[in-house]
Amino acid sequence: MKIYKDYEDLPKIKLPLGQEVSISDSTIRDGAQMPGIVMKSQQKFQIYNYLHKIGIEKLETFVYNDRDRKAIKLMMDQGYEFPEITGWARANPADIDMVLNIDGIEETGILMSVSDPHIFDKMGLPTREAAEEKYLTALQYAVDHGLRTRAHIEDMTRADNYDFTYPLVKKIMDIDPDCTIRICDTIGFGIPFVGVDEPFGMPSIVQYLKDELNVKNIETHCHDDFGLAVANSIAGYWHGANWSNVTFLGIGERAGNAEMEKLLLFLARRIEGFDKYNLECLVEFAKFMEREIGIRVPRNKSVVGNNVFAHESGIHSAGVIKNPFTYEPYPPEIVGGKRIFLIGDSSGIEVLRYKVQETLNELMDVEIEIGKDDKRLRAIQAEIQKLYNDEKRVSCISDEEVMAYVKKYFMFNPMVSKDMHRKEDEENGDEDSDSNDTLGNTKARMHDLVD
Ligand SMILES: CC(=O)SCCNC(=O)CCNC(=O)[C@H](O)C(C)(C)COP(=O)(O)OP(=O)(O)OC[C@H]1O[C@@H](n2cnc3c(N)ncnc32)[C@H](O)[C@@H]1OP(=O)(O)O
Ligand SMILES: O=C(O)CCC(=O)C(=O)O
Repeated sequence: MKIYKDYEDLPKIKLPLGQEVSISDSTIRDGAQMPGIVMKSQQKFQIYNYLHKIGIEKLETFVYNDRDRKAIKLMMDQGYEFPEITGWARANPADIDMVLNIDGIEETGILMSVSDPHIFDKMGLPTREAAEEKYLTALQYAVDHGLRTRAHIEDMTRADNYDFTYPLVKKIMDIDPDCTIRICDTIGFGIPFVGVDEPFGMPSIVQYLKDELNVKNIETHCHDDFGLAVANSIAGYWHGANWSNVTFLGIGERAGNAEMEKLLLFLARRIEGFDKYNLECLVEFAKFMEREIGIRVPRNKSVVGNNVFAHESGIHSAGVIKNPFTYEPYPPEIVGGKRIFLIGDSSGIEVLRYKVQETLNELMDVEIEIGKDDKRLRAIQAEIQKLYNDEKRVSCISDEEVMAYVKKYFMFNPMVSKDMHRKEDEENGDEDSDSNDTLGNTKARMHDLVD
């Protein structure tokens, strides 16, 4: 028999191939391409600092303008070992020269667009062979100038991989056997399942690169147009990729990229022996992105949304009050979050009891328990239910309102147990005093506190 009653009871899973996996960041590159976003160099620098806190191994940045270069200088001046700052270039020597002009950058990505619409329509090249020549020339140029390389195989999930991309990758490997091959699921057509063949199947692409072409370093870069970006990133790891390129909050082109925070959570909480990342600043990082970059974080967003540890409905909140494991996937503090209970139209008596008791205890600076059948509690519940049944109220009951109900129903009918009366009487040396006196004292104290 197995008993799963606590987080520690749940088994962790293993990546089947057991390879070391890492995360590279594209928040200040693809993320910054998000329409309507303008990231200042200072903000890129602050993002870099958050990535450092988490323990992200690598990031990429453009080097095209003064703002990019200013951000790079700020980041480099920190002297951190990680994230390593790497460059990004199109497949031409001029772009690679721009990367080479930055002191301290030792690795660059090179954009190699492989689908036919990219080769023929976007770039206006006459043939696939011309594209191949352009890419290999750029790669050779980077290698000759001492850079480590990453080939960003753009739009690979809509390309003729057997006839064009794989032969190209073979030539890339001949030039630089250490080149990281980035599988770009540029428009999000990748499918995370085994048995889906070219060009969509992430498992089959990774396996082919690894087993047939001996690629040592395989990275995924997945877009979320079909909502599969994180699943595709994990599928990459599952079948042998050792890098995943992601953005924080999934910001980026169109529907964005695979979300870093989801991947981090998956690795840290579900995969065996994975404790190299620190997730405690994730909620704070999301608040920073909201405040400084203007990214609105949906309240139900995994990991960092306001609702991730908020409980309103009767059955859920009653469960969580008894044992958070019932309806919380992991303890809030893991990601720097906080549990909250809310009173709303789906609440039952237990969460109301909990909130009222908490409010009352705070107000009176004592610890007393309220029973579910307390008449005053039931009266508050009836008032709240009426609000919702009248169909005018469309929001939760705020903490201030709970406080007002507590004052209304408990201030003049304070609930103090017989035992408590006796104890207070004994402490006061008031042997003759009856419970009404004690209630009076308590009432007076509450007035002092409230007024
Ligand atoms: C899928 C992605 O996310 S790719 C990255 C997208 N991000 C960005 O574009 C943001 C950064 N880009 C920029 O700052 C500018 O576009 C620059 C500096 C790169 C180029 O600026 P411009 O010279 O004004 O070119 P413009 O933006 O109009 O067009 C893009 C050029 O890149 C070329 N290009 C596209 N893919 C590739 C490639 N794989 N290799 C080489 N060149 C490429 C296009 O063919 C086009 O050049 P062309 O007009 O000579 O055909
Ligand atoms: O640099 C890359 O990752 C390739 C371009 C890209 O962002 C993409 O394919 O989505």
